[in-house]
Amino acid sequence: MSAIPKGCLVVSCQARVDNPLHGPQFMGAMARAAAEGGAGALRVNGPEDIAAAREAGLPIIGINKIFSDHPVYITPSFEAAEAVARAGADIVALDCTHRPHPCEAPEVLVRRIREELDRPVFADISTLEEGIAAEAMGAAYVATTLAGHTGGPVPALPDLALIEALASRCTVPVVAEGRFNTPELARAAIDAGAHAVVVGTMITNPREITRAFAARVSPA
Ligand SMILES: CC(=O)N[C@H](C=O)[C@@H](O)[C@H](O)[C@H](O)COP(=O)(O)O
Repeated sequence: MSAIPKGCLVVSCQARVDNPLHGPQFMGAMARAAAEGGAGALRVNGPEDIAAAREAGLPIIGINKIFSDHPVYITPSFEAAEAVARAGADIVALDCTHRPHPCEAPEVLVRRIREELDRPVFADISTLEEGIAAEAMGAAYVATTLAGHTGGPVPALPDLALIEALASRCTVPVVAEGRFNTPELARAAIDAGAHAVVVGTMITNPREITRAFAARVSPA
């Protein structure tokens, strides 16, 4: 089972159905481009994209986003996790926030993913307390993915203070994820104690990158 190399850039290759780059052909190509560019691992959503990304030859953190009227959508059930593992994910990521979950509770999911799927768990959390709890449940990695995403406006900058706090309290590797939108911010995550840093939008979402340029070039 592949692990996330220490000090590496993880590239998140995701495109929702409304994105012109949605689909395994595009996400497989993104994965190969990320590998050629020096990524050490990938984060990929859904069985089809995960299967396509395997060609890149990097460890894959797999998720399965299931959208409903429930706020928890990142791999919210054992069934969703099983599909990700079957598609070839080396590591399974899921929402480990303290919000009510729509199916199994995170502690049940973490245990079943480890015991029945034989995969390490990557816990997406939003607070220090959730990170500590996820480690106690048996998660192999704790990541700041959901910091700023559990209510209110999403901040512009990443939560470096949370990374520092997690790194000083957790034994498992802490992964920085969410709004690391420049190489300098990604480096700051490693300097703050992160084992690795995940970057998505600013590497693999040309529509959002274009929006950022267009907003500066021709503001409304
Ligand atoms: C909150 C949520 O659903 N985050 C998702 C998790 O898989 C993705 O939409 C993000 O793109 C990913 O976390 C990487 O972050 P950023 O795109 O900011 O580099």
